[in-house]
Amino acid sequence: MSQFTVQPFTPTLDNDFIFGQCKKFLKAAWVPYLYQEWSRRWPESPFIRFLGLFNSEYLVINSVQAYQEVLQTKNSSFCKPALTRKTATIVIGDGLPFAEGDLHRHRKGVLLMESYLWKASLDLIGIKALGVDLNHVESDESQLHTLVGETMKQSLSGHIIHYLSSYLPLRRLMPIKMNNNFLRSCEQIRYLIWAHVRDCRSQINSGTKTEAPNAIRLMMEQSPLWNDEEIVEYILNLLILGHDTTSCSLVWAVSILSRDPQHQDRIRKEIEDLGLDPEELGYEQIERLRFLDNFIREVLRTHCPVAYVPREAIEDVDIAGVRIPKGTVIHPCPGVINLHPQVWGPTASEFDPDRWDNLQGVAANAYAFETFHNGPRVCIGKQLSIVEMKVMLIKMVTKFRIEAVDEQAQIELASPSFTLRPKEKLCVRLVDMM
Ligand code: HEM
Repeated sequence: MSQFTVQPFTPTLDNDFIFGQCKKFLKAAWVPYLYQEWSRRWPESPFIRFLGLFNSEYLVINSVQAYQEVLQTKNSSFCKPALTRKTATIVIGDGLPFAEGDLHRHRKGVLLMESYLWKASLDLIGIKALGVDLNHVESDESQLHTLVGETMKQSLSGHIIHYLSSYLPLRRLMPIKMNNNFLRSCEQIRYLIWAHVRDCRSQINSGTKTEAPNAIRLMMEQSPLWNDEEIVEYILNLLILGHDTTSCSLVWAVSILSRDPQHQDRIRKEIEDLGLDPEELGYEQIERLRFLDNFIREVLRTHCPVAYVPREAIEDVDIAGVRIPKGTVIHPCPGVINLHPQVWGPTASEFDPDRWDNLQGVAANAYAFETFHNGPRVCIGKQLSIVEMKVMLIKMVTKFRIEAVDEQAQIELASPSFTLRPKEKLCVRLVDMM
């Protein structure tokens, strides 16, 4: 851990002795809101420096240039921090997000081929990744859905233990009910995936063909060097990283539609004007829906479900004119850049889908919209989740008028949470238009 090492002109917060900013993190509704507050205070600085537990030093990225250098041009000077790996892999799987160098390039290549299949198809994640219908939509009894919920939705003490687990294996050292349940859910999710991996392996061995391609089969066929254990971890990556993020984004999209019906009208009109049949839409037709695309981008810009994905400098490196010493942990936080007034102008925090028709200046830079990150580590499910959201919204707005149950009600956030989500279930009224 490096201390007081970054150049002194980088803005530094008033840090508590020992705990740094940790108490504020525990109180914040959503950590990126704190970062956004700091970003508005020092809009010009490429980084904002703060201290965490035991005075460990962190930098929040606060400019498009710094974001681009960390994620792309100087990406090889960074890796995922070992402490993050320790706590994250148990939930999301030890696969692509933590592979580095050639291994990352090779394996991402194989998975990207699969994502083109996803893009071309309109099936949802469970069907394509596992080759089975997980029945998420029609049933509340999907075992996988329940288990994923148990690992992702944790209490405040669960979050604290999770964070401290990067220093000590507290889940195992403290066999209390909460920890036992958490570990059991993580194991059971892997167990369910294992069953599909074994099935797929025996189908391949016996020469049985499957109707539709799926990620497990593709990995086995394309890359014989992957063993089954590794495949389980990669599939877990796809499930966990794809499931919660996309569903949270959809919730915000529906909430915005319910509170501002003009957006629904515009989506319906666009489908009608283009003479499209909502029941017969393929990928190409969906791509022609310009307003829908703008609307979804704006939801993802203003309500990015991911808080931050840390990086650690593996060597001394200059980023946006600031010398970053080896060992410094950087927090790229999409919510900071997505809402930065110097990038998006004075209306940065307003919801305006039409801004996407006329991006000016820095906002037109690909690194101004960081919801899925960019560069070699760009989200592998970006296209899939956008298509998924479009399909769901088309289905909803063409069948129903979506009405808010209480337009004025403030939506309280689940806090703390790994993803940006409401605390309570979102309630809207669906009025059948048929
Ligand atoms: C709204 C939906 C989503 C958001 C906001 C999102 C966001 C992100 C972000 C910010 C990263 C970059 C992490 C980094 O810099 O290391 C990422 C990586 C990743 N995402 Fe997503 N994601 C979404 C949906 C999905 C879906 C649907 C899948 C799977 C089908 C998925 C699988 C992955 C994987 C495997 C990585 C690791 C990529 C790598 O390290 O090369 N994500 N995601």
